[in-house]
Parts: sequence; C-alpha cells; structure tokens
Amino acid sequence: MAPLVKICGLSTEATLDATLEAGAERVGFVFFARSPRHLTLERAAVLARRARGRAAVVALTVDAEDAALDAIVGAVAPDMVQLHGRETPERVAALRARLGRPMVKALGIACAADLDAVPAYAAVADEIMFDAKPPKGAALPGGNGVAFDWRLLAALDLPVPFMLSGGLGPRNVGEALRVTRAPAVDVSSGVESAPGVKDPDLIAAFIRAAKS
Ligand SMILES: O=C(O)c1ccccc1NCC(=O)[C@H](O)[C@H](O)COP(=O)(O)O
Repeated sequence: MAPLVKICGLSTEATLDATLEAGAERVGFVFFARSPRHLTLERAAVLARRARGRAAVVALTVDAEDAALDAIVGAVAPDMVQLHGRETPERVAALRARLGRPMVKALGIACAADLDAVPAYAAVADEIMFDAKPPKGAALPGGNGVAFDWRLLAALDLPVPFMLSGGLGPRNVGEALRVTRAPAVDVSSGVESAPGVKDPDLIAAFIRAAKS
C-alpha cells in the first residue's frame, strides 16, 4: 500500500494547492515563533479552510501552554496535533483529553537508546513520528533537514502507527521506505528552495517518489 504523505511547514496558497493536487493526505502548519515556517492563527485558519476535506490539517507545536493550544484549536480546528517538544507521556495524555484530537508525538532519534522511550509514548499517543535529533546548536527542534540511521527502526513493533521524518527528499524517500517499511512519511526542508520557502515542483516530486 502506498504510504501516507505529510508536507509540513506550508505557508502559501500556491504551495498548499500543489500539495493537495499532488495527493498528500496531511498538511502541517507550524506554530513556533522562531521557525521560518511559523504561521499566525489568522493565516493558518485561512489555509486550513482551503485544505479542509482534501487533507488532514496538522497543527505542529513545541512545548506549548494550554492557552496557546486552546487558541490554535479554536481558530484553526486542526484534525490532529503534533507535539514536537519535550512533552512527557503524561502531558501527551492530558492534551489528548483536553483538546479532543488525535496526538502525534515526535521523538528525536540518534541511536538505539532513543527508542527506549517509545513504549511509554505509544501508550498515550495516536501516532509516533520518528525524526532526527536536531544537530548541536540548532535553533529549531525539527525541520533541520537531517536524517538518522533508518536501520534503527527495522525491528520496530508498535501498537500505534508511525511516521518517518528527518532529512527526507524526493531522492531518498524511496530508500527510506524500503528500509523502514514506514506507513507514513513527512518532509519539510527537503521540499524547499530556501528555509521556509516551499517549492511546488519538489513537493510534487516528493509525493510521486513516496507513492511509486
Ligand atoms: O519545521 C519547523 O520549522 C519546525 C519547527 C519547530 C519544531 C518542528 C518543526 N518541524 C517538524 C516537522 O514535522 C518537520 O517536517 C520534520 O522535522 C522534518 O523536517 P525536515 O528534516 O526538514 O524534512
């Protein structure tokens, strides 16, 4: 079966349309002020309305407070919330109950020991995203265009679905899927021409490569 694809960090109508036309199942909007992909609530609401019914809208947050998350849910009505910070399993469970949406918990992976935390998160999240750990000194916890050793996921046995992320692009997504057998993939900087600037041709090429 073809993997599900999420294009993360969209910020314009043109690139959102390119993503929807190319057949991505999820679109990600970033709410993190330091990110070049950050959206205001107003802007995200406009884009979410455009995507509604064509792809699931994912709101990406990083260690956000309850009030900020309530505001995002109120303004944007995301289909899912992606937690990309240091949220504990208890916090994931509490937010799932509070927000009433499926929770995707992103975990940074660099070595086998990083997988030790997975069972506790898989017990409370609806989906796990495996992303590369940010490089030392990186300004962002994600969206860094860095891959990890996909072979670490080879023996994975999870009670919930997972998504592979980190350093993917049109040229390596096929190999990443072959190694990990991931049911879903996510990309941000691998389909950009500059930080925060998505490229419609790269988006289409990524989705084609993932689904072929
Ligand atoms: O993309 C961002 O700017 C971002 C900022 C803060 C936290 C997470 C962020 N992105 C998370 C994602 O879901 C990215 O798609 C994922 O890390 C993969 O990024 P990339 O390696 O650039 O494809």
